[in-house]
Amino acid sequence: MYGFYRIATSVPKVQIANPSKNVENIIEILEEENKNESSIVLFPELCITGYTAGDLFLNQNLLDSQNKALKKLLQKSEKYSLIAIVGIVVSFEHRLFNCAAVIQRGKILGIVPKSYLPNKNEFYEKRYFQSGIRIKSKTLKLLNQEIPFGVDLLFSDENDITFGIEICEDLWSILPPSNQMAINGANMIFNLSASNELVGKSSYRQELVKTQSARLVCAYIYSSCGVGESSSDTIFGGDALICEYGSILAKTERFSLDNQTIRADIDLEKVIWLRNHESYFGDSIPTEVRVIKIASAIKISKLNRYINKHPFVPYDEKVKKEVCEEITNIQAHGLIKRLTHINSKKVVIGISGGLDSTLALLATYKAYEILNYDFKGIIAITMPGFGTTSRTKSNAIKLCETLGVTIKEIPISDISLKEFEALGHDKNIHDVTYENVQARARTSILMNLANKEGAIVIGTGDLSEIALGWCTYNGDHMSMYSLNSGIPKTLISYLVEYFTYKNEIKEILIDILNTPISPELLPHDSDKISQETESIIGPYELHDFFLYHFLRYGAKPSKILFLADEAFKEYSKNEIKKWLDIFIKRFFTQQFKRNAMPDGVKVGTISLSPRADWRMPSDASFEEWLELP
Ligand SMILES: Nc1ncnc2c1ncn2[C@@H]1O[C@H](COP(=O)(O)OP(=O)(O)OC[C@H]2O[C@@H]([n+]3cccc(C(=O)O)c3)[C@H](O)[C@@H]2O)[C@@H](O)[C@H]1O
Ligand SMILES: Nc1ncnc2c1ncn2[C@@H]1O[C@H](COP(=O)(O)OP(=O)(O)OP(=O)(O)O)[C@@H](O)[C@H]1O
Ligand SMILES: NC(=O)CC[C@H](N)C(=O)O
Repeated sequence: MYGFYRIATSVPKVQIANPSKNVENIIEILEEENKNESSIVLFPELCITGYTAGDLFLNQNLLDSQNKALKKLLQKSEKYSLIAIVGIVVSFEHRLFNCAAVIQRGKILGIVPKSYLPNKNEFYEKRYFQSGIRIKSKTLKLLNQEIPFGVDLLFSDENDITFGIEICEDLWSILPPSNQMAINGANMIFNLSASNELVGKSSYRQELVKTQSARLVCAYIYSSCGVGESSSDTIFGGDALICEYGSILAKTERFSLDNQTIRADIDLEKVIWLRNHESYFGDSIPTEVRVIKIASAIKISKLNRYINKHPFVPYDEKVKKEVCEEITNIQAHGLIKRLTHINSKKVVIGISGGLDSTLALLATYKAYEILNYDFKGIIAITMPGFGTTSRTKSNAIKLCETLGVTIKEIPISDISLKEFEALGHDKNIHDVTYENVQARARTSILMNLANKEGAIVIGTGDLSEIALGWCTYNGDHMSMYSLNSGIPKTLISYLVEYFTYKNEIKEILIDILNTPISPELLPHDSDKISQETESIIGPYELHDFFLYHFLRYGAKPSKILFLADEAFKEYSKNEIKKWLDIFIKRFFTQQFKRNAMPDGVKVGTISLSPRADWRMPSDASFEEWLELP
């Protein structure tokens, strides 16, 4: 389903040195996961014998009973295509190895040995095991099966899945084997662990797994043994987690007395696309591997994954201050560089009482604060036209007065009427000419005033407007330096809301936030906004969602539609489709505006600057993007 695969990781209740009991339990978990439509289930290191069996590893009986139990597991697994990855001890060329076995449909498809054996403090693995770091291109015989054995194994189905395996300490080493596995094509890494609990260790471990999934651009699935393994001085908590490209999708509650299995729907299509676009991947050199074929993964019937409606907005309220300060700092420092470079202490900015110009003003104000410049150097212009309402105008004036910047009023109605006359345009025809004459009149005033004052014009257009081309070419589209061009509308609102912490402007900002978004270019009755942007081009929250998945993950429109339908219960699929259609058409046809964009600050991973992130021909066709189910 759109490149999603359900993967599980389990922390079973383990009885030390009791393989038959442990396998019984593993079989129950597999039954359950088969019903849950999981494709692969990971278990911890040495989960059949128990990791802490100590010198019992040196007794023949433990190995025999492990293999007997393993045989039972193989028999039971015959009926499903679900894969189990379990930890076993293997005897090869008269040496013992700590290994992972990959089991599917009654067969062991491959066995991967551990490379790095911890042998310090509470760990004593070299007393029993040998490192498998040099084992490549080997096969071993176990339970009458000839099984590929080595650290050179990857497992792949005919679709998106290719996985590799490492074992506990491998990840903590200088060169985790998963690095090369990823370079060789593994997009999922499984780690079977026995990692004990020490104060602070769990957060380090989670950080390690998360970071590895980000660096390797993969899914990283981890399972460490639970409390049943605790013995003498060493306590295990059962930390298991599933990460994808730096995010934790699921994790266990540690110290459970019961079996714990978690699962997540991993987006491998996204991971694969991200790799195609990661230049360091291209520069990394693959090595020889043996790729073992696995039967196709189970198809999931319904996605079970949280899809964030507002991907540009942080969902953790605790980070709000930090994120907002960071963004406005980046904006302010872009402007600081430009002002100090041209040796000017003046800017001109059109203030409408809308969200965009409000944020641009606040970011400019911050730059002036940092530079210790006189705030009067910020020349704010209100330019009422045919559609301006007293609400937006008075908010604009109050905001500027409270901040103590210079404020001027230059109406544009007469100028626009003169231009209609010169053009031979009937002022009663409220078409695109009627709208754009006003938008361009404003820009002309701002630019000319900048010349007069020795200032630059601050651009206010945001990333969502730039994506949709919702601006007037060479009107509000143009400026000398653009402050919001890297910030989508959903984030603009979030930032303006953040600034309500400043008591003196709180009430004004709240009213700006509650004003419908509008270009105010069309005349109104009784001082009420007549042109609501979102009822014309669609809700910005949807457009930002489309933009994010389209650019960040290169998602196809059909997948964007599917994800939006999952995320937004408040819109019908048909509504989403209608707005997605508009998004695609506008995104393609409006590239000519982006190709002539002024310099502007990049603040997030997504930008549409033609000099940096997005280089698309203005003449590309969109038809191939419109085939929505
Ligand atoms: N591929 C291409 N390459 C080069 N030029 C191309 C072109 N496609 C059209 N054009 C030309 O560009 C013109 C279309 O662009 P443009 O003149 O900008 O006009 P257009 O995009 O049609 O109109 C601007 C729209 O933006 C809205 N707006 C304006 C200002 C502020 C806001 C806001 O809410 O923030 C919204 C306004 O309501 C209106 O719907 C065409 O008439 C044609 O001359
Ligand atoms: N009445 C006005 N007075 C001064 N400048 C204006 C006026 N209307 C528009 N502008 C300028 O044109 C820009 C684009 O107008 P638009 O209405 O899209 O922006 P906004 O009102 O700031 O934000 P939003 O689009 O979020 O409502 C504004 O940011 C502002 O710089
Ligand atoms: N089993 C292991 O390899 C444990 C070693 C590892 N550093 C840990 O504590 O997680």
